[in-house]
Amino acid sequence: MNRTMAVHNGVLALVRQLPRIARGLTFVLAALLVAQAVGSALLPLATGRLVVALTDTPKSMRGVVIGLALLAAVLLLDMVLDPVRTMVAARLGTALDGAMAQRTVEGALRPAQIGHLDDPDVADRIERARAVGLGAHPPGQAVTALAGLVPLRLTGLVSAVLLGWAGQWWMPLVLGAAWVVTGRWQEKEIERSVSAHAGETAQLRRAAYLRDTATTAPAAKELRLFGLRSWLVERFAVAWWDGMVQMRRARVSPRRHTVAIVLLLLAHVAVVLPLALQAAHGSLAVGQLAVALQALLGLFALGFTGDLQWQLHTASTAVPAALEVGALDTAGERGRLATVGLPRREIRFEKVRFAYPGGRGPVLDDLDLAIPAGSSLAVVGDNGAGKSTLTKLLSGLYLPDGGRITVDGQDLRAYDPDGWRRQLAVVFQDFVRYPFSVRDNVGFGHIETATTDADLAAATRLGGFLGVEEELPDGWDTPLSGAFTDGTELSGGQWQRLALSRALYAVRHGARLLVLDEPTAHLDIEAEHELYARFLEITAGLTTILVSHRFATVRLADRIAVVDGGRISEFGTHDELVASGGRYARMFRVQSEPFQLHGGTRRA
Ligand SMILES: Nc1ncnc2c1ncn2[C@@H]1O[C@H](COP(=O)(O)OP(=O)(O)OP(=O)(O)O)[C@@H](O)[C@H]1O
Repeated sequence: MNRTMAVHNGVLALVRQLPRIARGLTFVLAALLVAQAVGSALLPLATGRLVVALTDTPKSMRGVVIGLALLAAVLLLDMVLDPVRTMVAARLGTALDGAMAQRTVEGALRPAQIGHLDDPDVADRIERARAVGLGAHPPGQAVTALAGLVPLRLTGLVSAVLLGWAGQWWMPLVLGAAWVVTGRWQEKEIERSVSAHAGETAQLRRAAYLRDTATTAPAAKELRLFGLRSWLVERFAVAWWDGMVQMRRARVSPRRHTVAIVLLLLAHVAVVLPLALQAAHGSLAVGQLAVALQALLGLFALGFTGDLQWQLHTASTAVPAALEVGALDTAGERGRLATVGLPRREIRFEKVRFAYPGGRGPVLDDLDLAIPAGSSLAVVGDNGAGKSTLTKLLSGLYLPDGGRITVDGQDLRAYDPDGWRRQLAVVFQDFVRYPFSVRDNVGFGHIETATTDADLAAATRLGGFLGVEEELPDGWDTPLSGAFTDGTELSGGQWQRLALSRALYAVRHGARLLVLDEPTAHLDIEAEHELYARFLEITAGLTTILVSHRFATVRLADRIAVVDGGRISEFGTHDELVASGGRYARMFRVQSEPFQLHGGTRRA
């Protein structure tokens, strides 16, 4: 799609969306715009009428009064309509902002998988649709600009007609053409600039990321401790200016500006001179001259209308982007089979192959693995071996590129993904710390059920969080973020217990497959020990997959799988794997060795 089309698509998409989003308001706005155009048509006529009345001999008082009354009425109409139009446009703009934001959120969340979020094209579109970052032009601004532009353009058209009527028929053609041509040149500049802006989203995204890193809490500690402040400010400035330079390059050359001014000047001379001559010779009445001169001023509105045009084109680019994001994956991979009670027999990975979109080759390659329902499996392996990837595939967040995952003999793709996720209770390695209440943080495990304190207590007891809420200012309802009044921050270990409680809350409400990715990474020795003690209680009746580097945790599982080279290289119980003397046995030995003191010194 070429640049002009892309920019105009934004405006067209905007105009099409408005009646769909708020039919009544759009109608009111359109009516106001027409009323203002009528007002602008009447203004030169009223002026002409007044001038005629004033210059008539003998002077007609009645004519003067009518002319003045007409003029006052037109000006009053404009004074009343203008703020109303601004208010209606702002309301409509807010409605559009809300609708586009909702489309974006729905679209980004709709795909059953998450691979689209790794796609730079989609990321760019989402960024444009969000209309945040450093450009900050929400689509609502385009409505305000449109509401300012339409009356101007209509005024220009009406003025052209009036000039033809009061002066000569060819006059509006000459002046109109000059304004339209020079306005078009300016518009092209805007289009180039807007498209440079859109093309720069990667650069601006980087600048926005750097700004957010500097101004939000998560990185605040490291930025100071590592002395990264100047580095960050410098990087931000570079990214920001790189983006801006691209946009400035899009500006039209000064030569073209000069040509435009000369062209306009010539056109005005070509029109004003004959008007002046006609008036001097008496072939143009003074009233007509007044109308013609005012119409001449009104014709300016056909040309470049500055900020309004810029704002319209810039802000409207978010609309098609939001619609595209909103339409993501409507026909995506969604099975229909029911999932209640799964897995009953077995989960199986059959020759599963998977590479991340844009990643460097396969992470899993012909991986085979069988997990009997009701058993626990620990997955171990080096950093980056693919353990978390395995859990993401099992959760259906990515689909295998080759092979398949089956649940009770059926391909996972055949099951309803939302239903399958209700069977899952997962604690990811990078679990989310929701800045909401404790109640919400646990209740998100099964959002469909209203939380009761007893239910929360049962899940948090198993998760090791129960008791922490008693110390919080508002108990279960305390917001977990220092950024809120009466909010508080938890420690890393407390957050991990809360994440585990969330998963166990899901289990209380029917989840049958528990996936724990490094569930003890943040826990103190005692908390970890308590978790081991509860492991059987926690996993009773469930199929459990446990990813961990901690062998004290790993050995609690019924079976252990070692991931290496994209496959399962060893499989068995802890005792079997230690006895086989393979990779697992070596890893286990390395982890236990530092603690085996010999003669008061550690073994090398
Ligand atoms: N979203 C992603 N896009 C591209 N590559 C990814 C993505 N997530 C992970 N990877 C890559 O996939 C490989 C496996 O990652 P994975 O997180 O599954 O490893 P892991 O075994 O869980 O590691 P660790 O023990 O460090 O947690 C790594 O090389 C990683 O760089």
